[in-house]
Amino acid sequence: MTELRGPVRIVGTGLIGTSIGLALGRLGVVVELVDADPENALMAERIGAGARSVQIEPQLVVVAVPPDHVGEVIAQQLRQTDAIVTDAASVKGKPLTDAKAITDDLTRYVGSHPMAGSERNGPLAGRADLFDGATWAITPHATSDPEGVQLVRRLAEACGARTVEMSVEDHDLAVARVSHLPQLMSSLAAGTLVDAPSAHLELSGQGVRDVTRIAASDPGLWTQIVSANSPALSGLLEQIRDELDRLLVALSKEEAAEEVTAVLHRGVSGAVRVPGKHGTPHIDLVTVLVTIPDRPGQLARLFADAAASGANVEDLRIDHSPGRPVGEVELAVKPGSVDQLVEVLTERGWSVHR
Ligand SMILES: NC(=O)C1=CN([C@@H]2O[C@H](COP(=O)(O)OP(=O)(O)OC[C@H]3O[C@@H](n4cnc5c(N)ncnc54)[C@H](O)[C@@H]3O)[C@@H](O)[C@H]2O)C=CC1
Ligand SMILES: O=C(O)C(=O)Cc1ccc(O)cc1
Repeated sequence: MTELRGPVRIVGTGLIGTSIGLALGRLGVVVELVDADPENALMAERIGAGARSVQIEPQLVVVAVPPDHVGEVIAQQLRQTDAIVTDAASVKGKPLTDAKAITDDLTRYVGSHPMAGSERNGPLAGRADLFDGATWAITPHATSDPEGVQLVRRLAEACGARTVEMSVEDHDLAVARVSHLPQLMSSLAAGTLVDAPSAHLELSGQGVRDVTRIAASDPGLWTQIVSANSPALSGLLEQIRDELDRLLVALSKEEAAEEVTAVLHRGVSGAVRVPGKHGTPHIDLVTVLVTIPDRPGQLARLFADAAASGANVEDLRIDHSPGRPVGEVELAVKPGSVDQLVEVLTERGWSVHR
């Protein structure tokens, strides 16, 4: 059985590399940090993701640099070490093709992709728990060493993720759907706000915040991701274009409501298919809205009271009411716990709305 003993060398100590280092640190695995930008490696070391110099040869190398450079760094690490080499890039076809163009022997290379991240980048955005409960795709190619595949699985598990194995091609189609298209849609929606009057923006609520969160992602990184996965993405964009055309035609005519309803119903059917947290099937959660005074200690008291009701808070949102010294906290719980939660919170003096 292949065990992850370390050391693990991480090349690219930005958001993903630093998070992997921090996660492995929880288990005491020795991590070596390498980055083309010495400031980033130093920063990652300072926040505890590993050490810039490790005297023992790595058992595993994780390449966590932007997609355009992944192939060349994989080939370089295969040449410089006897280690298994994996990468974390958001696309899997391009790194493989680029590495193949440099070296013939890719037996020790196994691609992978943690399906967790954020709109932030750089080592300071790194978090030890980034991958806890996330899915981590492993994408062996035709000549990948099965022991290497095992070792990369151990890496993902050590970072707290659950693994899914799939082909490189299938992976790139899947992420076009669940990651790359949502990124472009978020950017397009956010782009319409650039010239919006501030009076309009003041009406922003949670909906627009949800839809535009990932629009804040690094354009440099995403240009590389989108360009590398353009064939899979183009098909989806054409589908959206056709649906937009149909919607526009309908909106100019009398039968708009029918087409709009069809678009919205299709959306509901698609949204319920997105798995819930920890990769479990989607379950409907019930949200309870609690108004809290904007004072220190109120959130802690609310969580303690929620816990006393026996409800597990599955999700959480906090909003500030403009111009009012209160916050609105939305607690999402399983349907079976909602009555008890509302009863206990009301009893303890909270202003609760369903
Ligand atoms: N940002 C996200 O949410 C996710 C990103 N990924 C993938 O992880 C990889 C890294 O992304 P982030 O950590 O977000 O980027 P980042 O911008 O935070 O970090 C990238 C790091 O790589 C370094 N670097 C660039 N070229 C290098 C080279 N040739 N050799 C050594 N170091 C080099 C940079 O100096 C930087 O420190 C990308 O391939 C991305 O597709 C995967 C999952 C999520
Ligand atoms: O911030 C989010 O919600 C993300 O979905 C982050 C993300 C970005 C790129 C990936 O390849 C995987 C995950």
